Amino acid sequence: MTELELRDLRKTYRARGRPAVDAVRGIDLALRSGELLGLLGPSGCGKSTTLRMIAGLETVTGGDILVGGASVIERPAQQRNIGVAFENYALYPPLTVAENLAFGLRARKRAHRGDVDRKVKEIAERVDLTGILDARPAGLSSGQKQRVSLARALVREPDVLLLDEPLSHLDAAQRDTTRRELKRIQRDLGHTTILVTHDQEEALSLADRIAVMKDGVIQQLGTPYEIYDSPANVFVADFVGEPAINLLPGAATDDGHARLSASVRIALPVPVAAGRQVVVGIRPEDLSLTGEDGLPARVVAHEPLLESGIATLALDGVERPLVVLTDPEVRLAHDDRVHITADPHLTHVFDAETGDSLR
Ligand SMILES: Nc1ncnc2c1ncn2[C@@H]1O[C@H](COP(=O)(O)OP(=O)(O)OP(=O)(O)O)[C@@H](O)[C@H]1O
Repeated sequence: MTELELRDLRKTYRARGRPAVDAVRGIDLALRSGELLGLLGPSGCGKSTTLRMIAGLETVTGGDILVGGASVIERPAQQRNIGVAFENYALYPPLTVAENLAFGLRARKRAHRGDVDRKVKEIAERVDLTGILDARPAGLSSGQKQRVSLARALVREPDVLLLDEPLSHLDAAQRDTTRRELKRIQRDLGHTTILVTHDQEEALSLADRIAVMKDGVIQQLGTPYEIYDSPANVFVADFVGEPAINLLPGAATDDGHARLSASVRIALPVPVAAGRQVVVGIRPEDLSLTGEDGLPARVVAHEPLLESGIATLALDGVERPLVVLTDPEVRLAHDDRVHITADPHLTHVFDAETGDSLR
């Protein structure tokens, strides 16, 4: 299989009478053969532009794209052998599922009818489309359309597979099943794959590594665990994790704490110069309710849910409410008094000005 490398890849959109938009501002990425990389970031961060440049659907302003060690930026899309499954499926409505799958193969080279039919059948079995090969796109469910779109990308036996928000139109149940199928198919076939998504759960569960992107720049590249456990900056910490991490501004003290208010101090995981303005990050699941020890807090609200509850607490003199995950059996009422503790090993600390992690 094939490696994919992006070197200082850039895209500036220029339209007459409008300010230039630097959509992608120097991306470096090297995917190992067979790796699934999740490109994760909020709307407008440049994910789709990156994907479109790799596919050859968008020109490149600067940098290079290498597939199997060879630059492809001078090659038109149809000569790159890159399979793309789009968010909007991009299926041809008048054609049946089988014809949609065969279309790309026939268009690309003068393939023998028998070969085309065999490949369509093979991929249809793998992606579980055998029963609907004669149906037309209009009669399919979102999940089926998504699978046809994936199958059409795969049938060409691409060197690189690009998936643009592949689960976005599915309901929760379909998403779980399709996610598992997608992972299995990608593993079985071993394609080097980039999956573009704004959905952190999708990226965390599917990807070998994740690149978190903001404003056209990669903020952090790492395994899902690295991204979650050691976020490089406030943006990554805040973007990944549900419910979101608690981010509390404070000032470092000379005895290894951050002072959040006149009466609230939290132990820091690393030494920080006294007086430095910091942001302390604690994930809701890393806070625990304790008997009489720990920081006193007042319950603002508590949502008991099936697997765990979500408590919103107020700390004395601290403006931002604190979100804590509670055990399923816990019941709290408005204005209850509780105590909480945070494990300093699981606490994050960021510079208040740059947002960079100080760990
Ligand atoms: N054809 C275009 N002309 C001008 N600006 C564009 C064009 N396409 C995208 N942009 C701008 O480039 C930036 C990145 O857009 P892009 O679609 O790549 O982001 P994205 O992360 O994929 O977002 P989304 O998830 O909403 O698709 C945005 O500011 C967007 O408005």
